Amino acid sequence: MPQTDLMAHPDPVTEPRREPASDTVARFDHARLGFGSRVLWDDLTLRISRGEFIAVLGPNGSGKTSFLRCLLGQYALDAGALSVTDAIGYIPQQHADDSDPMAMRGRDLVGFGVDGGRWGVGLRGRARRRRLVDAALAEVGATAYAEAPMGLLSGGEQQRLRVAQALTGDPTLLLCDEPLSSLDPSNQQLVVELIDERRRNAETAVVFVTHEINPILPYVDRVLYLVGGRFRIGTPDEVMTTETLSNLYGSDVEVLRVHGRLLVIGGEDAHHCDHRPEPPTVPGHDGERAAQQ
Ligand SMILES: Nc1ncnc2c1ncn2[C@@H]1O[C@H](COP(=O)(O)OP(=O)(O)OP(=O)(O)O)[C@@H](O)[C@H]1O
Repeated sequence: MPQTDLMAHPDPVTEPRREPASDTVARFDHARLGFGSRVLWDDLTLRISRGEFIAVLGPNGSGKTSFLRCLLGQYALDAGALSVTDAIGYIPQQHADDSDPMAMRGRDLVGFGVDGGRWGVGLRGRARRRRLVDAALAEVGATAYAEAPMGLLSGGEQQRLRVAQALTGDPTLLLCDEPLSSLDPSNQQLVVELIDERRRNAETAVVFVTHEINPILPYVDRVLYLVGGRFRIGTPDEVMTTETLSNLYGSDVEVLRVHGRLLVIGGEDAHHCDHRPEPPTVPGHDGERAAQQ
């Protein structure tokens, strides 16, 4: 869903407070979120600064997308506070939709980032839309295939356009929900470099949900690792260790570094580059945490 839509229909209950202009683009204070008796995280305190690259990791169902939804104002915290900039760009999880991929051109998709696909924006609105779309297309190097139907573009080209869509609002915070899934390694690399370029050029903070840390490892400042109601926050060197992950999962997890890549053996599912087939039991939540900031 385009970011403009999310902001245009705020739920008065769930809308987070807006962060005043500063180096901080989002701040969670002693935050808790859960559904029914299930706690996704509790007592989460985290400040996200401009230009920071934060990876959100964890097994299926641990709350990664819910974390983004809180930042988008779609989910209200159960306790604690959240303040966040209103200049948010959002690359949603890729899934099939009802639109005809041969009828929608690349520039149409990017344009949804500007106006959510509203009709009747008027001549001046159309000129502004075209300007913003052209700038976003140029920023991601997608101008050459902007007129082509989405259905004729490769996965990497389509993902480039989704990044462009998220950039049309000139965000200070870019939320990415598994933008590398279904891309081959070279296209993964291209998309990550694109996002990192935006971060360096505009100091846009990046919150990047992923099952696979290796493609983004060189860029990540901090990791938020969610497991079964517990979490760790810290640099990759602090969080991605045998000791920390074993502690977090409550079972044996081994982290190896092989040629600059992380190999995680154990853990609940394959959210890294490799794992052993038999998953250990994930304990219930107990609010344990460390290296909080
Ligand atoms: N609106 C909701 N109402 C009830 N339960 C919800 C809601 N949103 C999420 N959940 C539950 O919260 C848990 C976390 O979901 P979430 O989608 O955030 O996990 P995730 O880590 O992103 O998972 P995945 O890796 O599979 O995408 C899941 O068990 C999910 O069913």
